[in-house]
Amino acid sequence: MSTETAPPTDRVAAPPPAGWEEARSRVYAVGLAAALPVVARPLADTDGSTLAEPLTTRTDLPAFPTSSVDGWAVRGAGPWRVVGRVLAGNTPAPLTEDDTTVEIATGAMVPEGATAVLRVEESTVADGLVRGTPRSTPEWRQPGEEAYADEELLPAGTPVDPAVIGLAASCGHDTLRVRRAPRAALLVFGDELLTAGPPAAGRVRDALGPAVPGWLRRYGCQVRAADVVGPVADTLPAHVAALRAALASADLVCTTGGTMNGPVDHLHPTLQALGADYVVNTVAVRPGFPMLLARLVGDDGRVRFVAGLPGNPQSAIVALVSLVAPLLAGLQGRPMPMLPQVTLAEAVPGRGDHTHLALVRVDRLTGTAFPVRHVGSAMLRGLAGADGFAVIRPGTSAAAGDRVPIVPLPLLPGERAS
Ligand SMILES: Nc1nc2c(c(=O)[nH]1)N[C@H]1C(S)=C(S)[C@@H](COP(=O)(O)OP(=O)(O)OC[C@H]3O[C@@H](n4cnc5c(N)ncnc54)[C@H](O)[C@@H]3O)O[C@H]1N2
Ligand code: MOO
Repeated sequence: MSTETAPPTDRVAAPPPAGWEEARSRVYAVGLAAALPVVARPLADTDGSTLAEPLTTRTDLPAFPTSSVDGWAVRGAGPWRVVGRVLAGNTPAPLTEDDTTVEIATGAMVPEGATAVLRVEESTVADGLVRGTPRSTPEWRQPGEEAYADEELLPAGTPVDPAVIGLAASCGHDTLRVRRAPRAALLVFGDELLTAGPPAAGRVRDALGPAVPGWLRRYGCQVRAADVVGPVADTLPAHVAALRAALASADLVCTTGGTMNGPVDHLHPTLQALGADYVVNTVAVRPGFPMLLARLVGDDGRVRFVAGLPGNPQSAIVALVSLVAPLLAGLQGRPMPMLPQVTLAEAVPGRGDHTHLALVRVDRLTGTAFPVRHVGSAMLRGLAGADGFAVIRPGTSAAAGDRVPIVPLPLLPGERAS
């Protein structure tokens, strides 16, 4: 943080760092234990939420025998006498006599008694009689072909996307019971930060205030512009006031910088002042070691979280993918995010007894991961060309050809043309 004269603070023994995998499991578990409340939402308002209970269908799908073509619903061998017409949306009278037919539209209910549906383009009509040979494969969909009434189609914890919304509508749902999207806020700490213009004279541009909200939104959070605050002045009272205000409406407050125990690093004293408990306080990972997650229980009993992202910009993103992603999965009642495997194109050194998260670009066709350059913890150039971080476990180094897990960045389709 910036230079400032202040009396030395009492030093306390630092707790041992959590192992990286242990830290992830721990934050997921506390998130799940504090899962967001369940609400009933109109279907059109559920995009981005999470199913709080399994999705079942209210009827057979389809709910009635449905013609899949435009043509003739016929009874018997034909030729057939036309006795009526049925359009989609109507309930037809039964075909009671052989060699009779009704004209039928795609999506219309097939009348009881019909033995086949003949396509219009494979039929002729003359003298009031329809002639043709129906195909041997059925031209209508049977009730229950897609699903039977009350069948479970998706489990609780499924993220709701447009495909899920469409399915729920076709099953007859008007509302869904879901967990709402988490609300997140961001506090940027650091008197040295500029919010406009080029870095100079000992001051750097705030690279996290503009970037972290976009990452949080890609993890499914709501982040209002008013909930991005900073730079917050480098004093303890300013930090306490800013964090207290942010916690009033957010489920998760991310902070950047000030995670160390230097004289103007105020995050730890701020958490103490607000009575927070540490879930994780430092993680044996490089970069990103000083990351933390703390938990606060409000007077209303509501649980809120503070994720302390280190000030070095790449380290802040390491903390997002390491701690914030599993926490948000738990809060939403989703499963723990799985880490896909990639094949390394080059060797990646280990970092002793720490996990090494190494930025890589992934060739999606082959699943090959290429380490990128410019990956110092103060740099963002490597991150801007990467798809995620290869995980090199403590006490190991990876050779070219090794299969390793990757923690993906939450990129949207089309955001990397690799
Ligand atoms: N004595 C020790 N010092 C440090 C250690 C250590 O173990 N012992 N660890 C280093 C590591 S690792 C990291 S990471 C940083 C984390 O420090 P803080 O979280 O307290 O961050 P700051 O001191 O506020 O800033 C560090 C660095 O990052 C720049 N910064 C901060 N915020 C932003 C931002 N929003 N945009 C761009 N750059 C930012 C800041 O100017 C500093 O250069 O501590 C090490 N020190
Ligand atoms: O963990 Mo610090 O992240 O190396 O710069």
